[in-house]
Amino acid sequence: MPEPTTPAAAPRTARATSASGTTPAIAPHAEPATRASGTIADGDTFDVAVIGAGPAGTAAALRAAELGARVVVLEAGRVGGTCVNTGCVPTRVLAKTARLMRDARHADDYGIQLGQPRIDWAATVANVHARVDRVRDIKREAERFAAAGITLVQEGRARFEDETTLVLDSGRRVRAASVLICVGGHSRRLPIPGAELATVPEDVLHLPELPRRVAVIGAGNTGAQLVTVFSSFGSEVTLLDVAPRVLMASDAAISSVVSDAFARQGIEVHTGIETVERLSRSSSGIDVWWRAAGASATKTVDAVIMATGWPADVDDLGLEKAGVEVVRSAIPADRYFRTAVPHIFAVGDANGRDMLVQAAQFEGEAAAENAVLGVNRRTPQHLLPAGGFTDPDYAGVGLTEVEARERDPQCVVATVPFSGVDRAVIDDRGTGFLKLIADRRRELILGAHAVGENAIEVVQSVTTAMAAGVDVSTLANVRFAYPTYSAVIGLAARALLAESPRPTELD
Ligand SMILES: Cc1cc2nc3c(=O)[nH]c(=O)nc-3n(C[C@H](O)[C@H](O)[C@H](O)COP(=O)(O)OP(=O)(O)OC[C@H]3O[C@@H](n4cnc5c(N)ncnc54)[C@H](O)[C@@H]3O)c2cc1C
Ligand SMILES: NC(=O)c1ccc[n+]([C@@H]2O[C@H](COP(=O)([O-])OP(=O)(O)OC[C@H]3O[C@@H](n4cnc5c(N)ncnc54)[C@H](O)[C@@H]3O)[C@@H](O)[C@H]2O)c1
Repeated sequence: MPEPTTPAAAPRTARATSASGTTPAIAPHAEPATRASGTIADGDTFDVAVIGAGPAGTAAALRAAELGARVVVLEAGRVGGTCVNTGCVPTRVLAKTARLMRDARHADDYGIQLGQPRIDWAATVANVHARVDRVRDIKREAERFAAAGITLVQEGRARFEDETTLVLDSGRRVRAASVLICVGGHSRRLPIPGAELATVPEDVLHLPELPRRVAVIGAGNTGAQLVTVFSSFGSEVTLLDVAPRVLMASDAAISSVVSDAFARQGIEVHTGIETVERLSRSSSGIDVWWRAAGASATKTVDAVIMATGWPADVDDLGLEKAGVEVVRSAIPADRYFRTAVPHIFAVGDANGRDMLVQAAQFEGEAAAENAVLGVNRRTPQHLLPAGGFTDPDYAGVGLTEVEARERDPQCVVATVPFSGVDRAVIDDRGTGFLKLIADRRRELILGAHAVGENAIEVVQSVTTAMAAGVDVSTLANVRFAYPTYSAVIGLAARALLAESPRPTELD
């Protein structure tokens, strides 16, 4: 995860007027705040109050302080938020463990005799916690807040008393000219009978043992990764989703490769079901009941994981007292991250848009600038790469092929299979492809979608080219080290140059 920027010499000369004139900018203090972290008096007033110290709140607070604002961060739990404590980091450690299991199983292909690997669940869980602690050690949010003069208060949950006052569980109040809501979210439990029998993704490490049979409900980024983890660990996995395909947010061709791979790995995939009806306990485990194609179906498993969405953590925030609305479990925000109340901003998972660390961070920085300097900063959502650790991995940036063709029917698309990339053949990782999409003149790369080994790193490299405004012919001339997965980028760029735009009726 990239660290938010903290230049050594923080500029303390913020503009005191708003660029748009719609939001009052904060006149920054000439001197840095010197107050020790964690000590406030009831009713203390700040320029900026940040609720939540996940990736969004951390980036926002550091940037606001850099700009000279007096900042308080109110955090109910551990600093670092979902990402480091219960989300990306533990999931990535599980993905690494799963990969080791798969590699150990196939080691004999390369002449290594290992025997059947077996998961020691308690040791696996202990290793995940240890790795999380090591990542937390290098993040040091609390120390960085203190060094930046930011007051960190951990006195329980914050809630609005009015549009400028927040009250903590401790009863203490904080007032602020601007409030940045960076509260993140939590797993959605389906409102069905027996829902309490299910585990949610942030609690999988609490499972008492590795389930022999597991049902995952929800085939989004979270569900798909957990399916891969448990399948690699040796569990029998059933995947259920009402959506017509796995990974609905990804390019359809990616869903197809991942879904086929799941089927080859023995995972039972049921997409396009009508509904999950209920869970019930039976003598042999937990029965999952669902309806598909007008008929009822059931499966008995040892654990059910509900990965069915991520509503914002807004239930006890007192938003009605501040005049901030909630729509479909998130706080609507405009392009500058302002809610309906212009000095209250909703950032990161709380606004329900791109629920990713990289989005939370750049939104946090932008919202802080808007709060302190006046509203004029937006973020380049089209340059947001994302992906997941399934087998094979997948990733994407920019427009999917369907979105690109809707905007420009003459856009050009080239897909290069990993089976034609030397490195993938050497590593026996020939499944997958890189798809590049460009405008008809091949001046702009509109999207990149990869599934296969190192898909995220490949897509990240294309993102760098997109951010730099590199056109397709320049990309086609870049030399790639041999033998690498990135070489697929050069192959795809050259294929794009050879590709003809689709003829239209005007031709
Ligand atoms: C299993 C899983 C895996 C994921 N993997 C990835 C990944 O690989 N890559 C990726 O980019 N994203 C991933 N994500 C998404 C990523 O974790 C989130 O997008 C990111 O953490 C959002 O940051 P945030 O700061 O908005 O919210 P959070 O990280 O959730 O932080 C919110 C903070 O606010 C605090 N808080 C909440 N309410 C209050 C209150 N009332 N008062 C005070 N404090 C409060 C919370 O305690 C928390 O610390 C994953 C998510 C999950 C669940
Ligand atoms: N690697 C990553 O970048 C990563 C990893 C995990 C999560 N995230 C982000 O966190 C957010 C939450 O992810 P998520 O996967 O938990 O949620 P999601 O909303 O992306 O996916 C939820 C899935 O559950 C399905 N679903 C909903 N109701 C259902 C029902 N009644 N029965 C069966 N299926 C149902 C939906 O169709 C959907 O496919 C997303 O924005 C995601 O991008 C990112």
